[in-house]
Amino acid sequence: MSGNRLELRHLRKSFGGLDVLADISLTVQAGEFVSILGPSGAGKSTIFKVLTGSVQPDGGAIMFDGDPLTKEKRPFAFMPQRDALMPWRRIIDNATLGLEVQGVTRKVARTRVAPIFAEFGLEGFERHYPAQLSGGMRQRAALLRTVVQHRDMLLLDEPFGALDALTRAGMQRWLQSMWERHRWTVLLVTHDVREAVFLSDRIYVLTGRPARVQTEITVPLPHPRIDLATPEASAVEASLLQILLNPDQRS
Ligand SMILES: Nc1ncnc2c1ncn2[C@@H]1O[C@H](COP(=O)(O)OP(=O)(O)OP(=O)(O)O)[C@@H](O)[C@H]1O
Repeated sequence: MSGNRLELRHLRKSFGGLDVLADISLTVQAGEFVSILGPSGAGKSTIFKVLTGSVQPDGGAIMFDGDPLTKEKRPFAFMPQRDALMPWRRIIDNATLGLEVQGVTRKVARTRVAPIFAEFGLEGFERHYPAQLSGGMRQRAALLRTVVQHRDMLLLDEPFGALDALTRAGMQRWLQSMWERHRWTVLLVTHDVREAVFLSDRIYVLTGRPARVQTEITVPLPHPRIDLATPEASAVEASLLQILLNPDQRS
């Protein structure tokens, strides 16, 4: 029995003749915030597609709490790259969507999600439509919809990629504080080095396609991470950039 919540063992995937994942092994422990950092097009989203079952791997194994992941076992709540809110549904009804898919009635789902709107900075916007919210608010609504599903683990695919730099920095701080309060188990995909350093306990750096795990680092910075302009944080960032920009040099 392993102590890992999630363990990927030598995952491989090709699409037609295109090798996308060459060899992906990684672990995530309960309550840990782990990021996958890699160049654009490396195959990061494909890892999530394999985890959520929309893509079948060609080889390797996925273990969850020590057992192979089965079709019946769905421990992940997935938040896609774009906020993917339905424009015709009010924010409260977007927030209930994941629960409704699980079979909860909309009425019951509403009573479950309503009390947490304030924590997500969305109080008073329950009856607004997505287009009436800022980009940051839409992402918070999408995250709310993800966490209320009460799955064992959150998969976040570049959740702030489409936001402007200032909003993104605010959202990273907010996500960090939320994680510290709730200690969700999180696997985040990003190509933003600073974001990975700011949020993660550990980071897996991927090579370009076909993706392999090039390096795994533990971020040696204490929580909460209020300031990223410290020499320690800058040194971690610099070494990650060095690895990403010089993929052939072993670190
Ligand atoms: N269903 C599919 N069929 C064919 N090719 C696919 C499929 N899904 C992904 N690919 C290809 O796999 C490669 C990796 O895509 P993926 O979206 O996983 O990369 P990524 O690292 O998440 O990229 P980005 O950082 O730009 O979002 C791309 O070349 C993409 O075209």
